[in-house]
Amino acid sequence: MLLAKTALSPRRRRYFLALLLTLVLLALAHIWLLPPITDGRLFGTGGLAELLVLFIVLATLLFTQMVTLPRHTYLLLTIGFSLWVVSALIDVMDEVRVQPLWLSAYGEDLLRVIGMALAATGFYLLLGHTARAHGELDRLAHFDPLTELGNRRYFAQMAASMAGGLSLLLLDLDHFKQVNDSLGHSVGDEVLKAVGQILARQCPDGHAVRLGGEEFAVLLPKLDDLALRRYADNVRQAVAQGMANRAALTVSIGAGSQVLGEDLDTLLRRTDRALYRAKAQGRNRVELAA
Ligand SMILES: Nc1nc2c(ncn2[C@@H]2O[C@H](COP(=O)(O)OP(=O)(O)OP(=O)(O)O)[C@@H](O)[C@H]2O)c(=O)[nH]1
Repeated sequence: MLLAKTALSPRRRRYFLALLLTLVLLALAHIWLLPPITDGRLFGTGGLAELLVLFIVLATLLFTQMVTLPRHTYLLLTIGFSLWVVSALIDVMDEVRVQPLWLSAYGEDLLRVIGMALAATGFYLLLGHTARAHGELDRLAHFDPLTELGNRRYFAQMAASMAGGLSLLLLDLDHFKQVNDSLGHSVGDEVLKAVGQILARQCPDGHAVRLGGEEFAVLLPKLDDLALRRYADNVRQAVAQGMANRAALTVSIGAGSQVLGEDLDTLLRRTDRALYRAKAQGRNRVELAA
């Protein structure tokens, strides 16, 4: 996971300052040890472009120090940009001092090529981490971690994407509080997971989601009342049979189909009233939305 940090850690600050000191010493060594170029070109177009490259690479290195990255990515980027920044400084000094050929022609190029290759590899790894972090955030935003079914947001997205009308089952486990109270919360969690698996298995043609707590829903392509009642009753029986040996749990279901021009909220309200009737009339039953 990538995390933005607000400040440099002391260790990274020390590293960055040490690098700056190295750059200053390198520049001073040029000034002390090497003869000047009589027609210095530092402030020509080429020299200014090289100065700009130096500052851009230095700034990129600084930004790299300000975020939390996986260790290998951090090391590749830091070493890569550090070599690159040293080569950029040598390139700048080349405009004002006569450098030996091994430095101006070979040393500088070698440092830059190795630095760029390491930084590019680090950047490639960074793209992979970012894509994975994005996928993980997307999963957390749309799926319930306990049952691994979709959540409310996923439910709304799926409903919006289903053209041609839809049918809806709203399911609420019966007396689930007693499961928690008598067998414990962790058994309650296992029961919710098991119900999630039954729904996913039982409704391959629909989208089963956990709306929250012990409430589930299934979105289906639109069915007529007879088919919808049969479908919902099969789901109810599958839960009752699947849970017969575990907490003897049953489920009450409200089922409804969109009428022409009806929005999702209205269908939800109608179906929720049907679920309420199923509860009021004794639970472990299906009621169709009026
Ligand atoms: N184990 C577990 N329990 C949960 C979770 N979310 C909600 N609950 C429990 O679900 C129970 C819901 O209880 P109620 O709303 O009274 O419903 P009920 O006991 O199923 O009764 P009826 O719906 O009237 O049949 C509460 O005890 C909540 O603590 C969860 O993620 N895990």
